[in-house]
Amino acid sequence: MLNVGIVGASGYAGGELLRLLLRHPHVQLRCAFSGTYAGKLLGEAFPGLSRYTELRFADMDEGLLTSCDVVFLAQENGKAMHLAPKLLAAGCRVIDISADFRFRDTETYLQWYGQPHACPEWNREAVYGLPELYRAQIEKARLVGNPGCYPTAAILALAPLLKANLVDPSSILVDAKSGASGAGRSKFGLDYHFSELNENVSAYKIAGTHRHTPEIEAVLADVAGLPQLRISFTPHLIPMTRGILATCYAQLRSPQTTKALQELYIEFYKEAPFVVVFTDRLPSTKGTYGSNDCHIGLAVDDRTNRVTVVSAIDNLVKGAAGQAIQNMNLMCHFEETAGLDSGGLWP
Ligand SMILES: NC(=O)C1=CN([C@@H]2O[C@H](COP(=O)(O)OP(=O)(O)OC[C@H]3O[C@@H](n4cnc5c(N)ncnc54)[C@H](OP(=O)(O)O)[C@@H]3O)[C@@H](O)[C@H]2O)C=CC1
Ligand SMILES: CC(=O)N[C@@H](CCC(=O)OP(=O)(O)O)C(=O)O
Repeated sequence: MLNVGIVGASGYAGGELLRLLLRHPHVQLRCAFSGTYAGKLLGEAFPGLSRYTELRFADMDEGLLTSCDVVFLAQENGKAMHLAPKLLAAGCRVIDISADFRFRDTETYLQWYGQPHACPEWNREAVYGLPELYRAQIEKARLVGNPGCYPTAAILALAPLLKANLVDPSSILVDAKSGASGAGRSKFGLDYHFSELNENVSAYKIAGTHRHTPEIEAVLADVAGLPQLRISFTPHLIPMTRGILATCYAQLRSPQTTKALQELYIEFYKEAPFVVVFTDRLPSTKGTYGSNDCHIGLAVDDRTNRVTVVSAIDNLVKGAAGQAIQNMNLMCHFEETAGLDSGGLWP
């Protein structure tokens, strides 16, 4: 069995890691660190886990952590880059769910996250943990930067079009909606107050100001083989708990049919166990609720020669913890779907 530890285990991403890892066939959960919940049973933070474990949250113990084979870091941005080098030096494999190891370019990290990168040498070695694009690199990685939630949905929706050079990269718009759990458990503020959030939809950080904009741009540029690419990204907060729906638009370089593009997507994702391309309906968030799946649907508008691609994920599973476990499975040469093969809940 693989010994696994989690830092930041009492947050929403940490809670999903616990839920999924406790039933993973090849994993022994060795330690779960949280300052807020130290000494408490996991079930006190996550009542649904009460029956499955007697483990308690603990205060950080680097000795215990470095004895793990794999460590998941699920804290706020800016923490992992200080801890990861010690874990890597001790021989652990590290999967970071924050943004600390998502950018190969540390200037971009400084610009968007407001602090210099603490370990550029390890950052150079890190692999962007989107298995549908970087499976071969992840299989050999010691350090993985797990993608952001919106980037996962947007990149999976757009990558096949850019790889095949079918769209004008400067025409891409991403309009995405997220449930409130995307903001985390420890974030308090007026926007998350029930009476502000309920029966309300609001856009935020529009016009190139959201941190996920450079992440989406960097990966799509890599897929397209371009030095850089610019998108317009509009995130929205909507009154639900989990889920992201990304509606993406792009101008086609030449006329295409919906059927031809559906076939392109099916071919592109033929080795990707968690991506489902719909040909007879469009995705909605509920179909991916609680699962590691990404559902994709698309249509061509002949009048405008634009294609609209819609993708849906659960932000806490494919957008965070599930994807992190998918990465662990690849790094440890387990079956890619191990511990992750439950379908979404409906309704
Ligand atoms: N939520 C999401 O959909 C996604 C999140 N991420 C990233 O994952 C990382 C963790 O995010 P997320 O789990 O959402 O963040 P949370 O705010 O839910 O938790 C982060 C940490 O906050 C601390 N904390 C403070 N107060 C509380 C409290 N009342 N209850 C529980 N924990 C508390 C905990 O650490 P401690 O107790 O040790 O102080 C916890 O691990 C971030 O870097 C985020 O950007 C990435 C993709 C998606
Ligand atoms: C609804 C909501 O507030 N979502 C968050 C998603 C943040 C996140 O998970 O991003 P990182 O992992 O890159 O920090 C936001 O828009 O900031």
